[in-house]
Amino acid sequence: MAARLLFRQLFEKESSTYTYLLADLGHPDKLAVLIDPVDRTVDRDITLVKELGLKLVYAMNTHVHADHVTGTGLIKAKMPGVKSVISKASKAVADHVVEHGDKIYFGDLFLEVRATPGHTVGCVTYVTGVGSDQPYPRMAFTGDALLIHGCGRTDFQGGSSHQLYQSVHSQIFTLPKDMLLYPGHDYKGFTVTTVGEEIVYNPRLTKDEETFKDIMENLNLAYPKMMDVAVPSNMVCGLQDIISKV
Ligand SMILES: N[C@@H](CCC(=O)N[C@@H](CSS)C(=O)NCC(=O)O)C(=O)O
Ligand SMILES: [Fe+2]
Repeated sequence: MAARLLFRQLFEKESSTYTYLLADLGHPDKLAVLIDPVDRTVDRDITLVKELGLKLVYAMNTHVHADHVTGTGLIKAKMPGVKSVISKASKAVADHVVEHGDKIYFGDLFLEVRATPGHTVGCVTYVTGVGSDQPYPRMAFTGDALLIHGCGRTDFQGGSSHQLYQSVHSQIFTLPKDMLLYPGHDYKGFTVTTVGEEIVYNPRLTKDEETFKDIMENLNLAYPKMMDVAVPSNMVCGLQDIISKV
């Protein structure tokens, strides 16, 4: 049967995090992946997966999050057989570590990994359908590398404004202009953007690199409240929380 994409955008309001569910409805087992699940909303996500009759194969992270604990460890505990995913460059522990150019298959569909470091050293963007004729909307899941009319901060976890600028310009702004971009967070009420929209309207990344660096050095953001708990937990994909929460 031909691949048919199911797509859901889910929101966790305390950390303003987006989680994405994708599945191949054309596959007999309706194989599915979750991108960036949050520990607090794992039960909601699992219920949805079951209600839709999907078989979750991968629980994926775009990076080691600093503001919330990933749901990937809890999902593994509650749904045996699901594999956690994170980038090799993050140096975090997962069942499956990915590098630039890798493809994560679920049924006949796949997500291609693009290394987009700069917010953190191990950030990746997951891109659907590049280089294929798969008849579904072209989408990229940028994590915190690119936010809608914004971008991730670069002041911790190996962050680098130079690297982020290069990543966005070489790996995201080179994607087709009509490709839909789905970020890891939104703090302003946006849900989706496009490559073409960000190339024209992103208030940080449309500037030259020196101006961008200056903007990033003067964001004056407080450190995320959960950072000291979240980062060590997310280095093992949330697994250390399992015993207390299941
Ligand atoms: N206030 C929040 C943290 C907000 C924050 O720092 N967000 C990050 C993404 S989560 S690592 C970010 O990069 N923001 C960029 C921006 O321009 O807002 C908390 O305490 O958790
Ligand atoms: Fe982040």
